[in-house]
Amino acid sequence: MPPEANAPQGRTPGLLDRSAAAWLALGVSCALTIALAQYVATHLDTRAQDRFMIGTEVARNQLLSRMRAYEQVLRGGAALFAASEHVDRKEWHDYVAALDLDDGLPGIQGIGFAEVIPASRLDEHHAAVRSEGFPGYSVHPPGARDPYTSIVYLEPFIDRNLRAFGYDMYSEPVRREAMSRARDSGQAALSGKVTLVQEDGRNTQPGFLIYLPVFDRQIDTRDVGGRRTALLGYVYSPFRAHDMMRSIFADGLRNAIVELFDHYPDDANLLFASSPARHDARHTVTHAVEVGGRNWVVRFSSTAAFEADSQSAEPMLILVGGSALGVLLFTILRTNAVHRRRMQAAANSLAASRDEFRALVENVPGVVFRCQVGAPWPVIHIGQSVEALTGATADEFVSGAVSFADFIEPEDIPRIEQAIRDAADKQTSYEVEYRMLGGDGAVCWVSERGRVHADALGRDLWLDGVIVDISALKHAEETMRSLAFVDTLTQLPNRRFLLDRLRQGLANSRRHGHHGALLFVDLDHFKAVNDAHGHEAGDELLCEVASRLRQCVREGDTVARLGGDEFVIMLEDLGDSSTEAFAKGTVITDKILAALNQPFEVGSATLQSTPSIGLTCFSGEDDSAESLLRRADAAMYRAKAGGRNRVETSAASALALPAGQRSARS
Ligand SMILES: Nc1nc2c(ncn2[C@@H]2O[C@H](COP(=O)(O)OP(=O)(O)OP(=O)(O)O)[C@@H](O)[C@H]2O)c(=O)[nH]1
Repeated sequence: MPPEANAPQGRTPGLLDRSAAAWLALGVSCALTIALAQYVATHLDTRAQDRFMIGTEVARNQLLSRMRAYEQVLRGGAALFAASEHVDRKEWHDYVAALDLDDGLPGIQGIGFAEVIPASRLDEHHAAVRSEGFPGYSVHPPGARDPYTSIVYLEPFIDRNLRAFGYDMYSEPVRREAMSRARDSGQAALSGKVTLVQEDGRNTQPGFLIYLPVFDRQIDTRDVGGRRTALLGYVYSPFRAHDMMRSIFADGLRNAIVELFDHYPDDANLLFASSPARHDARHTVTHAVEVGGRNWVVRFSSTAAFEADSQSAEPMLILVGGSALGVLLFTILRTNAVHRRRMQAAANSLAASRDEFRALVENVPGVVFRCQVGAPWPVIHIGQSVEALTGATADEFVSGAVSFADFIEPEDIPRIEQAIRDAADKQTSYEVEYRMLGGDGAVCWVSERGRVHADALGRDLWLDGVIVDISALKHAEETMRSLAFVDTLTQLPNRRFLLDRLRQGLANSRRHGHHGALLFVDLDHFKAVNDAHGHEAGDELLCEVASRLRQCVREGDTVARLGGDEFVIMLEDLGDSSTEAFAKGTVITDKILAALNQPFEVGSATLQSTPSIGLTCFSGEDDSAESLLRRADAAMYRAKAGGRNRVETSAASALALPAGQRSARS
């Protein structure tokens, strides 16, 4: 069968054939999905963080600008003192009222003036203030200190602020520290966390104060010493931290929890918290704010509302969508891998079957083929063994370079066509023997067995068959046949052949009325040759006898060896009468006697071997070949008995002779 270029081959499974590829794709897609979702979540978180940062920056700036505004108001108060010889209570009241603080700068508790009072002038001071219509006025808390300070003006001079009237803020260390700093620096100074004297025990809030020093214009205040000497008092503002912060962030504390600490974040320093802080806040930003020479820390924490606003469904959508795509890809790849594996298994199985079939076909003793039905039988498939038979390769047959008809003995082709045609008509197998011309030009006998395949409409499709070289069989048959009829030593016909020819001869005589003769030749003392010179020498002598006997007769006469040293010669067509036949037979026996009396050169020896010959004639009236042979044999024995190396005739033959010729010849 010819090789097929595109025959499926077993192969190493590719990537797409493996489930591992599907799992790999699933893993990669899941990893990509998670990475993308995380990236988007991080991006959204960063964006929210930026948004939160910007919001806190705005809030911080709001706080700073408000504090600067408060400071500015105090500077205005200080400027009032600087511009006047004396600022009385009414002027102060008018100045603060003109500021319209409630509307313009909400959150400020008041604006006041604390006068510095040396201890030596305390009584004088008491008298002066009391004379303004405050008979119960006195600097408090009581105690001996020097100097004192006293809040002499505080606007609006109502409600809680009345409690601060006459309060000596030097008496309290936190306030005094800020006041000293303001005095020494000449700048606004913010106090630490205090509880304002304005607090009445209800809704108490942390508080702080801002001080701005007021100096005597007559004294040089360019150094600390000068400023301490020139200090007259302080314009200041007390602040309730909650009120102030709420006034600043009245509009927007939805997104952040604001905590304000004095100095550093600590519960003890907490000035304000817009609500209890969340410790799990997603975004936290801390700003340092410097106000009046002191640090505040503002901490912003994102509210749940802000975080909810910042939430996005995108990461979850990506996770769900990406996972779904990954699963889909996995399913497709896995299904594809399973399908491809099945296909590959089927292809491998098919290839294995084909290989098995091919091996089977190649092992068939003969050439298996498929060809077109008509001569010259172009080949469709053919086994490789055709090359041994014809010398042409299977490829040459399949390509059409050669066809069967090129190798078939031309005179056998019609017989083959007929056999195929007959079998096709009967829809049976055919078997035909014919001769093929081998590659070396030798003729060989083949036996072809095949069958024509037809479609449903009876149209010929192709012819499948097998050609077997039967040359050896033919030869064996020939050998068998010759063994049956030929003497292997001399190649003369044997007894069976002779009897067959005798029967034919008798039949011919009967049919044509011709007479013939049968000669029985037995060598004399042949045993002695064997004994003296060996069996092989005897064989050579027998072959030479056979050769000489042939030379004594015509082409059509039969010379046979019965066995041992016995030869029989049948002479046909010797005439129309027994007399004529006897006469001609005698001529032959004379020739034989002469021929065999010649010495034989066997090897290095020269041998002598004479014959004893029995002669009998026959015609169509004779009964059988066997009786004829017995007659000749009997005559030969008489020749032996008569002294050997002579001819003796059978009684029947002798009767046919004239009286003078009826004697034995020697
Ligand atoms: N070399 C050889 N010898 C054979 C063959 N077949 C038979 N013989 C021998 O041929 C001899 C035949 O002897 P016979 O014919 O009986 O006797 P003979 O010696 O010829 O004597 P007569 O016939 O009485 O003259 C025997 O010794 C056989 O063994 C053979 O094929 N080759």
